[in-house]
Amino acid sequence: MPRTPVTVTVTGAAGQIGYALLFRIASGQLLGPDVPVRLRLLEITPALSAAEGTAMELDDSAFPLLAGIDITDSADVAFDGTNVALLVGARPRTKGMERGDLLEANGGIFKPQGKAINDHAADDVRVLVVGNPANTNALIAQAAAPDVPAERFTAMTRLDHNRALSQLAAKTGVSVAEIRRLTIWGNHSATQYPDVFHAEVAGKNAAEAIGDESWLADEFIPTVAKRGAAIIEARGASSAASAANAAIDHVHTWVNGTPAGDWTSMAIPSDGSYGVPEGLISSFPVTCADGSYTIVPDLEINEFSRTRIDASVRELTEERDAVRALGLI
Ligand SMILES: NC(=O)C1=CN([C@@H]2O[C@H](COP(=O)(O)OP(=O)(O)OC[C@H]3O[C@@H](n4cnc5c(N)ncnc54)[C@H](O)[C@@H]3O)[C@@H](O)[C@H]2O)C=CC1
Ligand SMILES: O=C([O-])CC(=O)C(=O)O
Repeated sequence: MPRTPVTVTVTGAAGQIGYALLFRIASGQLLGPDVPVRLRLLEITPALSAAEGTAMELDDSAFPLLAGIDITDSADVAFDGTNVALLVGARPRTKGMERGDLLEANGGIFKPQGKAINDHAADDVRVLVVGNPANTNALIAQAAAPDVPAERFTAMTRLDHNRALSQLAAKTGVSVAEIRRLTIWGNHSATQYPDVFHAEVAGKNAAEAIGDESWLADEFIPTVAKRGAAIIEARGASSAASAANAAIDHVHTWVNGTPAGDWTSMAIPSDGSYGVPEGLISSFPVTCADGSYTIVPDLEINEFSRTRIDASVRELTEERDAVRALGLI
């Protein structure tokens, strides 16, 4: 018997990440090659026509797994019965805008979307926030959805994780497939901390294989943390296909599990582990199985790592305090 389609909502569907994401979802790469999907595209009213154009192209691709497409500018309609919600659309920072202005503008998007998820989504809804500032936008949406288990709200640090894999592979001359147990801690921002101290490169401890703490501090960490800005500088636009790819990876891993002996990075509501205040949406090393994630327990955190995790968590705390002061959570 054919499976019931899974409803996947994508916000900001007419944007550049949306364009790189939707075709991959429709082809089965998000949930699996045997899972039909129904797409719900949410856009602001002036972008509905562009979303219609993308939907025409999705039709023209004749994806066997695509069970239907709805396009709307209503969050209540977009999240009705949704199983997977990818919150990509966000207000970008524009000239003269302070961080507080950005948080306030995004609060106007993520608070109502969180409420619409609360009121209309399916019981098993899983939410990934991609739109920046992703961790704090996820916190705003989660706070507006008290009836949804908090752990269903996550933010994306998988792009940072993939960037770190790629940099480490290049440095050590191995394939990314031979690297395991990398971690991104903290915020999806320049304060994030890519941690190799528990990672393995072709079965050897990564930090020992590199043997050069100054490369870690002066090259690796800043390259990964500032990669988003470097792409903007080079491309004249922010990462799109790699961000879409990471969103696919994030949800696919969450639903289908991490490989044995490996873990991934997801920004999730903290349970207080590793000194991260409970409730902050911070990136952790996690394993996934049976559609749930678990923070990897009992890792030893050295002084080098502690300072950097604390700095990123401090930034998250400041962002949380700022949105609290604005009445957004
Ligand atoms: N977490 C991560 O690793 C990454 C996050 N990003 C962030 O993803 C976001 C999207 O990036 P792009 O697709 O390149 O931007 P974009 O500007 O091309 O597209 C954003 C789309 O969102 C739509 N939108 C705005 N407000 C909306 C609302 N209330 N409801 C529904 N749609 C709305 C806009 O009309 C636009 O079509 C940005 O915030 C960007 O900074 C980008 C790369 C990586
Ligand atoms: O920096 C940006 O605006 C886009 C982004 O989040 C990234 O590429 O990591």
